[in-house]
Amino acid sequence: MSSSCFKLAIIQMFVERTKELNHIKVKRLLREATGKGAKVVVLPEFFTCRCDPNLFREVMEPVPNGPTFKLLSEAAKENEVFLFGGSYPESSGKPDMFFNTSNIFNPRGELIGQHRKLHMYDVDLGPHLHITESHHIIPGNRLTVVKTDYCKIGVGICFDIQFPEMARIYRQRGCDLLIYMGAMTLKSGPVHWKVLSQARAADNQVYVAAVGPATDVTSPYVPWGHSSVASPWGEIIASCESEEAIVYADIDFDYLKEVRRMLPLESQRRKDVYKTVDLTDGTPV
Ligand SMILES: O=C(O)CCC(=O)C(=O)O
Repeated sequence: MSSSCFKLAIIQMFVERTKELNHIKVKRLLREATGKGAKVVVLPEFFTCRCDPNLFREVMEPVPNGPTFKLLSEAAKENEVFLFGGSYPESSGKPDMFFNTSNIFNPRGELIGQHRKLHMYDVDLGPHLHITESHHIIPGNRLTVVKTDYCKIGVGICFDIQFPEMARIYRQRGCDLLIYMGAMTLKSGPVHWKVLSQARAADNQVYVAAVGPATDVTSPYVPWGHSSVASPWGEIIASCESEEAIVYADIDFDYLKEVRRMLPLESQRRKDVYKTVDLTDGTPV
């Protein structure tokens, strides 16, 4: 593999009943992925317990001192890999409220990024899908760009993928890959998950990885699974269905440059007519 390419692994993990079992599984799957040459590995949203607000309160833990943080840091170091540690409930100091947080580690096991889900899933999708995340989750308030040895990577969690401004700003900040960890519902997942990944990829001419937990029909909230990687041309280049799987994709910067050369969207933007601004630092990017 040339140096303008690296292997990405996304882990669509079936989430077990206890945090301990999930920790054991993460170690095993990470060893498998890095054994096959993955240099950047991504875990899914909510991998420490099944998607259930009652369980979230039980398993939430502090960052950086909690057991999951420690596990991820040690596993990144042991396997010498950039690890996008899915997400898990981070305690906020208030008994019933938490952040949905992704911690990101370099191959030395050091924290190099942290994304707290920005957009709350407060929706009414029908009788059994009335969800009000803002009752138990506190939103983050900033965008997250992580520098790795290979490229800059923009991070989002689940519903964040619905908001194209985030992806646009990530591209403007020089990201070549966007990673969304998300457990979509069985209603929106089949229609939105791949389409939005492909749209974010094609709009911004970046690779997009969309990484969910495997489908568990016994869970109170059934995640859609169907993790995938889209190319800067907007094609799905690797994917799985509902079961536990590790999906590999080559992130090829020569191809990315070629797409941007063929279709020079950046130079054709009407920056005199519109712009996207990150308000967290007020600087147009
Ligand atoms: O878009 C969906 O189907 C699910 C979104 C969600 O659960 C979330 O944002 O955490």
